Amino acid sequence: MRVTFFVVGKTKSAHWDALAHDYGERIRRFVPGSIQVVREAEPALAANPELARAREAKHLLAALPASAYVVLLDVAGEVVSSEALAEKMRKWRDTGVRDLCFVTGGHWGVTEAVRQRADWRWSLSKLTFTHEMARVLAAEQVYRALARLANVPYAK
Ligand SMILES: C[S@@+](CC[C@H](N)C(=O)[O-])C[C@H]1O[C@@H](n2cnc3c(N)ncnc32)[C@H](O)[C@@H]1O
Repeated sequence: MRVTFFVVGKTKSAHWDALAHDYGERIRRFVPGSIQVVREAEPALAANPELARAREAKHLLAALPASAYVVLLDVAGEVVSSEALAEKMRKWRDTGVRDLCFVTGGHWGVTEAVRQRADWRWSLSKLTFTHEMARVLAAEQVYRALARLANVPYAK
């Protein structure tokens, strides 16, 4: 099972970028994994978040492989424990999911069309994080789940 994180725009903070890459490396100890950056809306669209979201959604939807199982990071999604996430990943792996894609929205979030494309909507908490933080938190939890499934201790 390949794991890909789809994100909107490059991570601008060097700290969050370093963490995202660290967890990416750790994830690759267990499965092939990568980060796919899709184009973020031009700064000129900041005054029109709806249009900005729509632009970014177009890029996201075009980038997602047709056969991928899509997990959307969404505040309004389902909150689960780390153990329950690991069980979900076990089920996806054992039922033949080949392309597992985690999608984090951009600064303005995502459109309804992106929500519709998701097979599961995952909420990290009822709190809203920046997209740069949400990417890292999701990657850490995915790494934690993979370590659990491989029955190896969580490497600090
Ligand atoms: C700043 S948030 C977008 C906020 C936007 N106003 C909204 O309502 O979606 C950017 C992205 O980070 C992710 N995100 C932020 N907090 C999250 C949470 N608690 N659970 C899951 N994803 C979260 C989502 O993918 C979201 O699209």
